[in-house]
Amino acid sequence: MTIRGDVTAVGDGRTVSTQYGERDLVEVTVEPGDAPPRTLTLWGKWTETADYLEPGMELLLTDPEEREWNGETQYATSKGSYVVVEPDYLVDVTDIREWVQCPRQYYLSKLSGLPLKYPVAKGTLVHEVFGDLLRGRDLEAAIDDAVDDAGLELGLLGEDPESVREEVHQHAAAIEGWLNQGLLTEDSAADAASSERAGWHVDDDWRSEYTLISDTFGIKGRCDAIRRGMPVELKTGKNTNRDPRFHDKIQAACYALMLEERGVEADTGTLLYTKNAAVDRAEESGDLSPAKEFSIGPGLLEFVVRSRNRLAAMEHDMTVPTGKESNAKCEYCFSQDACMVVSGRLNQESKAGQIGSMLPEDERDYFEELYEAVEAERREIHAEYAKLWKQSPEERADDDRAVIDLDPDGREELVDGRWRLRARRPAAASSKIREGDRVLASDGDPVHGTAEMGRVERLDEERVVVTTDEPLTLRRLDVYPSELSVSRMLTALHDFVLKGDDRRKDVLFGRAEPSFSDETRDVVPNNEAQNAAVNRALNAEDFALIHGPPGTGKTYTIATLVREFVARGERVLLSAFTNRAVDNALEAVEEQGVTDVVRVGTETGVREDMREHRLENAGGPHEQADRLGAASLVAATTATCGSRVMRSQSFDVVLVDEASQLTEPGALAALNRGARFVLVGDHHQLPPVVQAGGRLTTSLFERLIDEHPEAGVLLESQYRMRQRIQAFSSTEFYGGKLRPASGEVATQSLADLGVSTENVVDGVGFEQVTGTTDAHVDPAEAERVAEVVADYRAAGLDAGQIGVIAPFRAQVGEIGRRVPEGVAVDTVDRFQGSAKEVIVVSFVATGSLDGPIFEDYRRLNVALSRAKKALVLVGDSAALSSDDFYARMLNWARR
Ligand SMILES: Nc1ncnc2c1ncn2[C@@H]1O[C@H](COP(=O)(O)OP(=O)(O)OP(=O)(O)O)[C@@H](O)[C@H]1O
Repeated sequence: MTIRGDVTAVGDGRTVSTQYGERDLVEVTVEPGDAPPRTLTLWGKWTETADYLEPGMELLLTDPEEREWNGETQYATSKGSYVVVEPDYLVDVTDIREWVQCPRQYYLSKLSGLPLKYPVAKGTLVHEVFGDLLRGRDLEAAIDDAVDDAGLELGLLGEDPESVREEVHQHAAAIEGWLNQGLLTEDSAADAASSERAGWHVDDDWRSEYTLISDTFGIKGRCDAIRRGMPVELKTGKNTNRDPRFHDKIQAACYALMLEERGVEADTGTLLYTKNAAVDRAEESGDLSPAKEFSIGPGLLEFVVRSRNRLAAMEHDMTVPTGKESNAKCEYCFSQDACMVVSGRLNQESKAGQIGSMLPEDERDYFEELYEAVEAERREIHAEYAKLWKQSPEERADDDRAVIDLDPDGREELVDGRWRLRARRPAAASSKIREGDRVLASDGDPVHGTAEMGRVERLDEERVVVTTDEPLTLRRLDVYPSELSVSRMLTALHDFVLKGDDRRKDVLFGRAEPSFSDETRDVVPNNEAQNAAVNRALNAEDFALIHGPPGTGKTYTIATLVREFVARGERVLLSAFTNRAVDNALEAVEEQGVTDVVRVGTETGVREDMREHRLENAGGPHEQADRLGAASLVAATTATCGSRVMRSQSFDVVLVDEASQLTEPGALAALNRGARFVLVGDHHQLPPVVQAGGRLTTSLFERLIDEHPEAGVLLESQYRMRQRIQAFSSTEFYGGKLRPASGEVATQSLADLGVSTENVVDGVGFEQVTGTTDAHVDPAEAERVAEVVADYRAAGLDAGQIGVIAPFRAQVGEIGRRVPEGVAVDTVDRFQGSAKEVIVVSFVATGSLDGPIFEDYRRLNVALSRAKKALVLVGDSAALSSDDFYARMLNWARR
């Protein structure tokens, strides 16, 4: 039994005499939600937890001792109990390890990310080879692949691939030696039985990289290997003591805890210090065997949970650790200087002390405000993880978060040792999961069964194909958001506030005005506003902003700018939030004749026709590093701009497309790389996508346009919509300034396409449907939309020339089933940046209108500005006209 609830009161600690002697206790009251409040008595070491427990935190108690007293049931910690603080906050095993080593180190790593250093690169390499060896791969092939994958990092670090190979060989020798030793021992029946319970087969004596998630302990992680039910962790350092290091034991103990939860008696942990095999025996003494075993007892497991609790409580309060929480030993620490500088500049309490001058108050406030906003966003991701166990599979499927009830349909091992898993879908349903996404693939129970991260190769109405590192029986896919983009936001914030250029900070903190030189050239002769924007950007000594309403040639302007900067001999970084936007901009840049291009991104992320620009084509490590360092134009997403590799690069100027969709720290990740920057966007279209709301919803673009209007230029002429279509958007969002770029654009008609306009709307029209439901879907309206689409098809339009936009995914699904293949049906978010000859907008008629259907008028602006020649709105006018904005829209559409 477990008790779980929100803490409402925490009593004072006291000591009482019991039959076992003097014992400490604290009473805590929790409200389980569906049951009356309960008082829990925490005994002994668990009283420590009460020190940082606060009302509002969630608490979980396993295996409580129950007793009746005065007609009331009382609960207390028993011998086998664990107390877990904020169990929904999934703490990563590596974070617990770091926290135990030093809480301040945990915080600093979170801020500054992993550095581009050889030991880090080597660690990744050896881990990859280890996994491959366990999967039975040939050693040479495994090393070759791993060194190839790390090529660019090795090149940037100036490492010679041959000597790296040599070194990895020595580490691999330790692994192989120990592996062989392991394989000689007989399986015991008990081990076999417990392995079966954990969900892998006994023949799999080994399992590498096992993903574990615990909804009881609030821990997630990926164990390097499991050997007969026991956790094995690989360390590329050396350790000549007989015992593993304490914080390394912690890591293995975390996995043991999660294995025990699954009924596996994991009472022994193994740490494999692979560098021991490379140590010269003549020079070093001590225990040089790489494998160190240790026994995992209840005391250690409880310590792990208490440390995790402390970390989770700190994250709950968003406080900064001081290093005193687990008695860090600063005098031996490599990070001591960095630690003292950070605490000095941000005025934080730190066990190591402070050095350096404190940052001005407004910078510290800014740092704190954004830090909290980013961490709030992280909590939203954790809340998303918690839905894995809080929602039933059916609820998750209904919520578009999972594809369930798959029928496994074979699997094959790929040449690189990974797996391709296939399954059939019994019934097609809508879901957020798309081809190319990273998902959690599982045997049906991602939390208590077997689960692995995978990439969706194919997902259609009938079939699912996923690639994973390890095989499993594929029965379910779940959305599993990554913390990477949040982590990168934090690093970007750190790089800007703590390491940023002084002039940049003066301008962005309002202590100096952005400056411009005043040379003017005729760069874009046919478009006055674009020409002004290009000149503003070329003259900017700090930054420039280009505000481009729909279809005004934002991408064209960026491409022109890139050409001009490159011609001036400057090194340019081109970035945007999504890979799609980066490749789009790059395509326009190529049309401008710029050819010296490097595209940084993963193979699957980069569009096929842009892959030729990937560094992997440049040759070996040194060639790749040289190519990156010498390219006049580098293009990458903003998240990639925050990677170890990109943080080693600097540029004269950074250009960011779709900048109004970026959070401020998201934009900083790119801007930190260059001396000047140009942001291109439109704050009247989609804002940044954030879950937690608050400070992150305002983009840097919007803030700067507001604070420094003189740094921006509005592109006024649009190349997309006929006059009648653009009118509403122009009046409502752009002060009436938007106009068609030419008479041809203004007067375009469906007749230009050679189709008959007799039975269809040519221009703007409204179709009345009667709203009956309050849900996010209206089948009757979907039917009407399908009829409108059929009319356009009958008039002679191709399916590919028609698009349908609906506010909710459920309605998208409803319409998608009713229209011919080739008609694009999607939500607004997927439509930003694209256009169609004809657009039909489904408002999902409801009897009443509680709030704007498209959440935000900016979304509607996007929906209404995708059509070139014809736009049909389908909705319930009675409901729509109850809102002033929609009422004006109706007037315009019905004119
Ligand atoms: N100065 C120009 N001369 C000729 N054609 C132009 C010019 N500027 C833009 N265009 C054309 O107008 C079209 C729209 O331009 P572009 O795709 O750059 O717009 P955008 O503002 O990025 O659009 P969106 O609002 O969808 O992001 C393109 O076909 C582009 O080639």
